Amino acid sequence: MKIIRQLPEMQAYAEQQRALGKTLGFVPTMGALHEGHLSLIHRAKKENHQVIVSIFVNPTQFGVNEDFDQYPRNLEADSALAKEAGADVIFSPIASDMYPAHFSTRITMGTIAEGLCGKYRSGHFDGVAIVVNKLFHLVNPHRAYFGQKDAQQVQVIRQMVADLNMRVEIIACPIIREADGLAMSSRNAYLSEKERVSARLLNQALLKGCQYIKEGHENPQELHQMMKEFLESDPQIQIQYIEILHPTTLEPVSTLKTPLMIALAVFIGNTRLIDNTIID
Ligand SMILES: Nc1ncnc2c1ncn2[C@@H]1O[C@H](COP(=O)(O)OP(=O)(O)OP(=O)(O)O)[C@@H](O)[C@H]1O
Ligand SMILES: CC(C)(CO)[C@@H](O)C(=O)[O-]
Ligand code: BAL
Repeated sequence: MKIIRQLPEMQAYAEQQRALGKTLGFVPTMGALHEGHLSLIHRAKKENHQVIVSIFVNPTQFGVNEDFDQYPRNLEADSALAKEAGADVIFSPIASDMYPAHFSTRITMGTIAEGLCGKYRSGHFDGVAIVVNKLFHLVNPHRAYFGQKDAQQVQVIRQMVADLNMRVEIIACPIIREADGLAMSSRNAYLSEKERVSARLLNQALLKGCQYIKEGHENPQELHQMMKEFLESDPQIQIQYIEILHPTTLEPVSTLKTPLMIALAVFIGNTRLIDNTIID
């Protein structure tokens, strides 16, 4: 497995592989790899000749009061995990190469980025869009793999790719969970033991929501209220949002007619966690 840090080297490698007729699968990450990331690498390995995993904690997608400085970084451990999962290249660019002085281009994502996390993390998806756009230009993949855990991110990237006629196939992969149902996330490492116990309620709330819909209830407000009361039963949990939406347009629904997505974001202490489920 190769580790590439220089931007021109990444572009030359991709060009060379393409000239040899190889297909390139790309898994963008911010590192601190866990089974969720590895599932994307495994899938990319099955569907492509070469798998490139980027590790870059992107400053432009963090708000001023967010955890950019604290975000876990361990290139050595990540490289070992990625290699074992089948990565051919780790691309770990340097921030000042990605964003040199006088970097000036911005992307504004519009409606798709306005609700859900976008409402509470102002500018977040514009930052995701600019970095993913740059990474796509550097890696030039045939396919790129994203986790459904970040459901709005998947739709934001699909929108950007469609709007800008980018020639890359976007593949959304299922959420990988811990044994007790908590969605794997690098930020789970911030939780204390007690907070980690509370974090189980996120998935439990989603399961209750699914059950409620399957029982034939029709009112989204009642579903919202039921889930809110369930989560608020734990004083450690502060709800940021619970939304019931169409899974691809992300528009709120007026009845519980499938397909639906229930998405939520909460704080447990200082840790912000998100989760969602789709009911087909
Ligand atoms: N549990 C998971 N199952 C499937 N994919 C996941 C999971 N967790 C993260 N991913 C995906 O891995 C990719 C890289 O995500 P990232 O590096 O931000 O990890 P993360 O664990 O989501 O971190 P964070 O805690 O910052 O949200 C994204 O496409 C993300 O959706
Ligand atoms: C897609 C991504 C790597 C862009 O920085 C990030 O938002 C993430 O890890 O989901
Ligand atoms: N996994 C999404 C990256 C972020 O929360 O900034």
